[in-house]
Amino acid sequence: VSMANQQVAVEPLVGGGFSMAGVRPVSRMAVAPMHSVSPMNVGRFSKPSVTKFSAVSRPQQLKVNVEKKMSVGDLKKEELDGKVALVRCDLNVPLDGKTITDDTRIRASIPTIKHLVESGAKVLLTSHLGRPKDGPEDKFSLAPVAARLSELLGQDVTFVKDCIGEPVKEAVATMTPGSVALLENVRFYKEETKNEPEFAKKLAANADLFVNDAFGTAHRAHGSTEGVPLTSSLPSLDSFFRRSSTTFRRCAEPARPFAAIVGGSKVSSKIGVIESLLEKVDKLVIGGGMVFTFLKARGLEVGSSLVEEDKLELAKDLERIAKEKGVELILPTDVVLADAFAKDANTQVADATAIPEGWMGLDQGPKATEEIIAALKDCKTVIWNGPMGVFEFEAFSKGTFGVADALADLTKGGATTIIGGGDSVAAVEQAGLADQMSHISTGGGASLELLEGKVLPGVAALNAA
Ligand SMILES: Nc1ncnc2c1ncn2[C@@H]1O[C@H](COP(=O)(O)OP(=O)(O)O)[C@@H](O)[C@H]1O
Ligand SMILES: O=C(OP(=O)(O)O)[C@H](O)COP(=O)(O)O
Repeated sequence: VSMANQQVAVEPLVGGGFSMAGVRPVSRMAVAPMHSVSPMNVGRFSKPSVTKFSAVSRPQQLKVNVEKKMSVGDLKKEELDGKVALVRCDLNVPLDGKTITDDTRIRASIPTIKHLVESGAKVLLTSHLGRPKDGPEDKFSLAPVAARLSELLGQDVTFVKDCIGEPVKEAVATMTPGSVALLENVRFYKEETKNEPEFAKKLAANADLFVNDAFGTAHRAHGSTEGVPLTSSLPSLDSFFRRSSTTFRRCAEPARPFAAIVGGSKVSSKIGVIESLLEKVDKLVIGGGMVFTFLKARGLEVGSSLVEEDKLELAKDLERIAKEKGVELILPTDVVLADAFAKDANTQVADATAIPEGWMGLDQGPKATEEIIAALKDCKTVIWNGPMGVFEFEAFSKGTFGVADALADLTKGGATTIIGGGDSVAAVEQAGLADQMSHISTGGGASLELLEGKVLPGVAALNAA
């Protein structure tokens, strides 16, 4: 497999990272309360005296009556009854073909949707799934999510085959109070990621209010996260950002030693966060696809492993900065190699300094897992984003599940453990350990950026609205 092929295989992510046959069975599918998901923070803000979202007087009412960054949970039935609520969810779940392999993000969206349903709103859900490159692609369709939503809500969920235009208008015309419709993948339009104002207006066209429930996508300045609240005149509310922000603010003064584990495959979007993590942490563990950019930056051969060539200099700098700051930067000393990106690939364990040509690293080796567990042992706070390997294939899952076990033990011992990210959460769910972590967040990149101290565009836009 050439490097180019490898990048194609990994980077066009489905559900934040994966789409293939043969994933482990989903261990839990029941609706469980999410630690990180607090759909409403009723009571913190005073109630608006008037909140009628009539088309005519919307902008004035927004300015006068809706407090900045108000939560949808602050709104009462009489304020929502019959209103069309456009809700940006993060329903970017991992799929195996059309089968959802982890429904955490869907479950996380249920409280907000239920609140709206019970308040008599007409609920229009919008989300992305994966990273479609060029228009609609069946493998990125949100249709399977509509079916799962329907099961979890115990009511029909209409699936609308577009996210803007006539199909949405027609669907809204037939909706009754308390009904729910899911719009097709918003990233089927490139205008979404380009954040084109005209597109955001089209998204907002049929709604009376906008709710951002998509914490996992709050770090993206896209049409459905930033564009709608900034460019449409819809009242724009959050659902649980304040609660999530509080959790990550706790990391501003963490109990020490404080460790961060950064792995996964979104190397280019996450490696940048490491510099500011080095300001905060005592130990930094590099895992997953992130490893090989660092190894290559050290001048080592990495075969056909995932590498971001244009981040090699950055990786070198990060190693230097870690040294200067006295941060222990931990890279795996051995790796599990495969001769193809496949669950039945031939495998071998090799020293990280001796990766042969034509082989790719898809997991850390057993020695590395032991060393990482030993390094984490005395930590009082650990934040983890990004699996340590391609855990969806059993042959490359041991590093991820080994670290998950270690974090569960640390939690038992009184440490604070925070897991963020669609696939990282899927991994601890599959390990059956999600309820043994202190905090589970649906956002990976978003939580890292929060930790960095950044204001997320999806949150800032609500503040500005
Ligand atoms: N060495 C590796 N090479 C390629 N992909 C990897 C490697 N290690 C982990 N991955 C993949 O990374 C994906 C998750 O990455 P990412 O989206 O960054 O995490 P999260 O969704 O938790 O934020 C998983 O689907 C996993 O298969
Ligand atoms: O899966 C997501 O982020 P995560 O992998 O950082 O948790 C979000 O749905 C955002 O997706 P994106 O990174 O394709 O913008």
